[in-house]
Amino acid sequence: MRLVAEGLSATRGEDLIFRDIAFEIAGGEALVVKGPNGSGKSTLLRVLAGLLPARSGSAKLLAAPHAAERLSEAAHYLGHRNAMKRELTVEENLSFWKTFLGDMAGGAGVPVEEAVEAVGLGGIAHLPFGYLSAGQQRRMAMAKLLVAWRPVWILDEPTAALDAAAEDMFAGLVTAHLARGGIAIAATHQPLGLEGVQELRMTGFAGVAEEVW
Ligand SMILES: Nc1ncnc2c1ncn2[C@@H]1O[C@H](COP(=O)(O)OP(=O)(O)OP(=O)(O)O)[C@@H](O)[C@H]1O
Repeated sequence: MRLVAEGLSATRGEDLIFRDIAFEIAGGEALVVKGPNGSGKSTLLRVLAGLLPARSGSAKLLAAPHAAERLSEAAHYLGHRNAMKRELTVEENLSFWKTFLGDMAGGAGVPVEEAVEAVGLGGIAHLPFGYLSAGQQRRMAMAKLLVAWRPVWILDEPTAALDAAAEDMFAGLVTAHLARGGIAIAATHQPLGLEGVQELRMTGFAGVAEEVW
């Protein structure tokens, strides 16, 4: 499996955010997207996740062991928000996502209880999501990555609000995902504790109007 991005560009309103982004990631590899605030990291991830259209270029998953026609179908997207219902418990939220997302060919998600244990929330799975601390909520969003198999993880500032122990835990989850042949793409200002990752540095075109490019 390879994820190949070529000539990607994106605009927001009138502004060009980035252009000519290209990279190639094989199964088992990770790409870390770096750059200053506003340089387009989140925009790039949203394009890859299919949440924003690319202005030009493409990102495709090649030779994947499943029939996903689009990269977005083969990807988990963890954005700044955690995509959980505040009034449902940890277990209820994760059970919903497990059923809703289902697995893709080539892998299987773990049971909800196992995912909850893996992110260290075992004792509080009965609590409503809204009761959890910011770090606990983020841990729970990571459990969502585990309950349904997707070969590609797209992660926007995944370790924001996490303590050092949770950062280590998350590095372990990503390492295990890569060991299963998965791909991870993460925008972050913090080191993720992963070894041998590719780096993509965004520079940004703040204030550059579309007409001039
Ligand atoms: N909905 C929007 N409409 C117009 N411009 C937007 C919109 N969202 C983001 N932008 C602009 O796109 C540019 C890139 O933003 P983006 O969030 O991708 O940057 P980033 O590198 O992820 O930043 P940070 O490190 O602060 O998270 C910024 O100049 C931002 O103001």
